[in-house]
Amino acid sequence: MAMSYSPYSGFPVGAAILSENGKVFSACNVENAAYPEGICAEAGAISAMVLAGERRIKDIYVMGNGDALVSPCGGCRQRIREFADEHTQVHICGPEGVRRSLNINELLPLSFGPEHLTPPSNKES
Ligand SMILES: O=c1ccn([C@H]2C[C@H](O)[C@@H](CO)O2)c(=O)[nH]1
Ligand SMILES: [Zn+2]
Repeated sequence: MAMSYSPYSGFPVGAAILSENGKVFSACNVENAAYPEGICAEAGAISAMVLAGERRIKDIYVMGNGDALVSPCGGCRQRIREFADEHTQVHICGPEGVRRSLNINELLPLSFGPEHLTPPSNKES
């Protein structure tokens, strides 16, 4: 969160993933003068995880400032869903620590995921 580039919103966010293999991948939101091109902290952390060859999120921590819960946006809920399973926990944090923890069904009910696509699955590529 301290490294966030968020001059337009003034809303720094940090995300950290603990993968199934015990590695940590972190990222921050990176905004852009062309506003829609900004990327969320969660998206960056997922990209780093995939780049390292990991495919499963054990825990993801999302942190922002202020009193409101910094809950992942709709797009990031779907991105997290792709690499989540029934054990995945999504932790919504403030600077003081975890405020709320959710599983993927709470975060994104009735979701569409890789298993809905007909075989052969493309989830290995
Ligand atoms: O869970 C969230 C919510 C918001 N943002 C970013 C997007 C944008 O840069 C800023 C304000 O929406 O916060 C994230 O990175 N993750
Ligand atoms: Zn997002």
